[in-house]
Amino acid sequence: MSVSDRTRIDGPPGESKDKGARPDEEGAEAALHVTLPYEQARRPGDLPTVRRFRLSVVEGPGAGTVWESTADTCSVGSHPLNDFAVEDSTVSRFHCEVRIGPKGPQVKDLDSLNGVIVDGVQVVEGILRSGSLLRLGRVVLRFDFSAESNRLPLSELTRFGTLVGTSVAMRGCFAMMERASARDVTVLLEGETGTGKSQAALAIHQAGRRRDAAFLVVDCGAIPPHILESELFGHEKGSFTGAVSRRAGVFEEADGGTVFLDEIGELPPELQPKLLRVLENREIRRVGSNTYQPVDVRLIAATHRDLRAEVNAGRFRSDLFFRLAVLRIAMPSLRQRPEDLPLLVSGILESLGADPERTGALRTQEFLSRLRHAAWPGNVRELRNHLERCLVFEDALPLAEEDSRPEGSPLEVDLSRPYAEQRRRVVDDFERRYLRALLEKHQGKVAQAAVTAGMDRVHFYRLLRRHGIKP
Ligand SMILES: Nc1ncnc2c1ncn2[C@@H]1O[C@H](COP(=O)(O)OP(=O)(O)OP(=O)(O)O)[C@@H](O)[C@H]1O
Repeated sequence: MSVSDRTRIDGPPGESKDKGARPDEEGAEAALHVTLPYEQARRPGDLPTVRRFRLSVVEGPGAGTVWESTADTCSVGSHPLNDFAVEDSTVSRFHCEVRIGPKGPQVKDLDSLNGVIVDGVQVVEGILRSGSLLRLGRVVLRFDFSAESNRLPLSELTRFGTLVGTSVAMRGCFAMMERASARDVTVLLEGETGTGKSQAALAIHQAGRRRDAAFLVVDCGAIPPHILESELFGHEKGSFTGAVSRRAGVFEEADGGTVFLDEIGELPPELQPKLLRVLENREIRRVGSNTYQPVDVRLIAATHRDLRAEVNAGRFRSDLFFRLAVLRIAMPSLRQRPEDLPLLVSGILESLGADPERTGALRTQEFLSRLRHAAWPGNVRELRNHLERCLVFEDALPLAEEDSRPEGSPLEVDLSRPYAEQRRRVVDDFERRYLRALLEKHQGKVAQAAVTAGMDRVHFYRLLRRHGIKP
């Protein structure tokens, strides 16, 4: 186990330290009218509101029940943890989510068994209008806007730990992170790769009462299952081949502090009840021991998956999800907050020690505008990697530069550039192409791809992250 998979960070905090159904323009416009576009809600003093909406059961069990929104989203399903719990066996535990976004009201199927049918059309993601009918199994819901609006809870902050952002999406997260820091609750951070989940976890720890104790990280996706149990809970001497001495797990080691479980969606089924026990009883049992011992830790978990869909598919225990999701924070993708780009770019350039005099090309409106229109599947990490490459060449490199060279074409040798720079560029280019092709071959299955590459999974994951590639 290498140090970076189990990172100890002690001490006080540093300061800076859609496949759509029928789109309905009237409905979308009406929602947007009161949902301040992100651009206009930049200033910390702004209080954006979002149009309130109602979901009424018009057919099936519970007909006549009406639910009214208090925020901009509503999850619907048969599990009590949903905003709107609809008890029926044909409704999945977490069936769908209705959200008022910048494009108006939308519904997203959470990989439910019976799907979501909007006005007669099955959708994965679909736009709604006032009066839309949503069929979830036997139950039919009607979506309607109310006359009133809900105020979105936004933080006054535009920075939390190392994370920055002035967008509504990011300040909404900061508001949740402030709440998470003020109390000792378990937090579930959700979001695509590179959206700042790890940094958010650290910032929550550093802003809370446990800040002077340890912050330990375990990446559940990068550690083989048989080692993971001992990593989390420790083991007794002789409990398995190779257990030459007694060892404490992270829950013991982080006593008084925080354990951050990254990629919790990869936690093997056999370990899920053991983690549940930690959350319910605050006690652990070392591998090979017969006795439980109490632990005093705060748990923060993160995942790039939608755990609700994992629960629906039976891969993740619903009771564990219930315990983990006491406070859920959805970290927005870069695509959802392009207005944060200038701030992110200047912050990243500064953190990389860029000399403003030699990096004028990376601060022009034209360059920023190109970045705003890029897809950024690897989010801020990918942005950072790109800026790092631009810094090496002191130039605003084209975005898909690494993909523009046709496969098999001869490598360009530029004798005006230093050897180390060019070598790195070629190696980076090779690594990205190799990883993408290998993942495609294995349909995104990291474990299989790592075997083919002859690499251990931890190293493979690290490479993927370095290049901002999502499995
Ligand atoms: N809002 C933000 N402001 C500044 N930097 C950010 C922000 N979001 C992410 N970053 C930077 O992007 C990089 C990736 O962040 P982080 O590792 O926290 O992402 P992640 O969501 O945990 O990714 P993964 O799921 O792949 O582990 C880090 O360098 C981090 O500092």
